[in-house]
Amino acid sequence: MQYLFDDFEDDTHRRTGSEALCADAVLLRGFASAEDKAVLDAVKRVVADAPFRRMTTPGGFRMSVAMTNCGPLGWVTDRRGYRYAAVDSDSGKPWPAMPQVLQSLAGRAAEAAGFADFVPDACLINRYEPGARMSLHQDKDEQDFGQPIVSVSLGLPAVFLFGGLRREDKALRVQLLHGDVVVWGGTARLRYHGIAPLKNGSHPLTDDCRINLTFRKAA
Ligand SMILES: O=C(O)CCC(=O)C(=O)O
Ligand SMILES: [Fe+2]
Repeated sequence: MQYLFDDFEDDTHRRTGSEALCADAVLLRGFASAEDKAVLDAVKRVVADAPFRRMTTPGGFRMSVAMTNCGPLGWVTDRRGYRYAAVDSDSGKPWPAMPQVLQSLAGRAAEAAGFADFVPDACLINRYEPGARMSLHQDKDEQDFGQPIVSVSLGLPAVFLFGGLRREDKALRVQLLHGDVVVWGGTARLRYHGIAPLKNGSHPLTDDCRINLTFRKAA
């Protein structure tokens, strides 16, 4: 894996370039910046058909992150467990199709990170308001761990926790900014990760929230 610190002189200049977080995990700084408005417009269209909702964990807790999905499969959680479903139980309809601009962004990011031919069938859209968080977890509801995860950050910054293969492994804390994309696969595919509680703020394109798109090949 290459280390390309193009504009990575200090914290205020890290707009582009890529950083290896560990073997098989790459942070692509600003990879989605040039298409941010098109991506957020696509998210708006999805949300018009499948509004954000706060789901319940199998243990009965309401998640602080509001979620929706697009693509053939959507990640869901309720008292019955975590799983992928083709139908949005709120509407009784299939999830909205994955907009081409999203599918294309995910494929190009995966390629840039060294994972060729990534064709996601699920895009989970997470909306974090200040205080919302996602505790350390593994993405393991997919059938083939040979396929990477592509995670796009838009709007307010967040601290990404990137741990090891065991929950107790120490986690890196990485600041994710608008336009950043993280890709992990291969030997990193089952690393624990999460998001620290979002800080207050305001962003010109997303107001007071952070939008994350997590692309996966689920089936
Ligand atoms: O919001 C993020 O950056 C991470 C989201 C995530 O890990 C997930 O949805 O499984
Ligand atoms: Fe995750």
